[in-house]
Amino acid sequence: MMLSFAKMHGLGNDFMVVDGVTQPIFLNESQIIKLGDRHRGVGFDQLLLIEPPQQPDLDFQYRIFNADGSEVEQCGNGARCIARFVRNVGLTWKHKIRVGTMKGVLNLQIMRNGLVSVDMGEPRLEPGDIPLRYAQKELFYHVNLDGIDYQFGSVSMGNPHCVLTVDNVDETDVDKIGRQLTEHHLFPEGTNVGFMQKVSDSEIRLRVYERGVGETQACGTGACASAVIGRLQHQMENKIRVYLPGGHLHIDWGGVGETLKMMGPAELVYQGFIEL
Ligand SMILES: N[C@@H](CCC[C@H](N)C(=O)O)C(=O)O
Repeated sequence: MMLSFAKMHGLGNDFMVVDGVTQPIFLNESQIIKLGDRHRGVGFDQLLLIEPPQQPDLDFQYRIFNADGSEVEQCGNGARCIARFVRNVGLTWKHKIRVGTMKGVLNLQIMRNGLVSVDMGEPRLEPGDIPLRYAQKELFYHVNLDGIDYQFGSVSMGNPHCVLTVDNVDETDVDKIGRQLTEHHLFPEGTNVGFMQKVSDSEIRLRVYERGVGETQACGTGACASAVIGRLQHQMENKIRVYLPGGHLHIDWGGVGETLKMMGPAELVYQGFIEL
């Protein structure tokens, strides 16, 4: 079978985007891993699959698979690419699009300046919602790795995030600490691990070790998580600019009980076909 797809990226976090509305398709884990191979396949951090909506008030269903084949709940950079993709291929002409994901509904809006704004919903801070094995909600959680104590904040943006504040992201061993935390028993479903450096009350530098992938050039939900933790732990402002290796995102969060908005670019690289 020939599968039509688009290669897209959001700040270098790259995706294979598949229209599962006009070409109904089931991809198993080993097919996804093969497609994700950067030498023998298309290569991507995540594969995004668009399917018909499961509720009448939605435009589409949006499914996300990490490069290791695991299906996950949320992807912020991917959500912006989905908004562009469904318009590019003519699945909709709307500028405001509602998509269902494994964990709730996302409202996407293509702005006049070409950027895409996503209402990511309410950040979830209860350990049971993340999920995080801790008896109660804390501002700072603690973990010991190889005899060193680390403190972190944790939040679910639909998917689990653990955020550590560091002095300098360039001097942090993202790979080693990220790998240890993503597989740590404190996180029964694994976690994405963000390393944030506070630059000012409204700016963060961030590197993210993603669950199921490794370090990526950018992580949208990671940027949202760092802004939430930055506001709660470091009293940062509502509007925060997050600088990632691949570029920056604008995050706007009023505080607990409010939904969070993320705005940034989404780019088409090419469209193609691949034999399954
Ligand atoms: N790149 C993403 C997050 C993708 C999912 C993540 N790796 C997970 O396992 O939760 C983003 O832009 O949010």
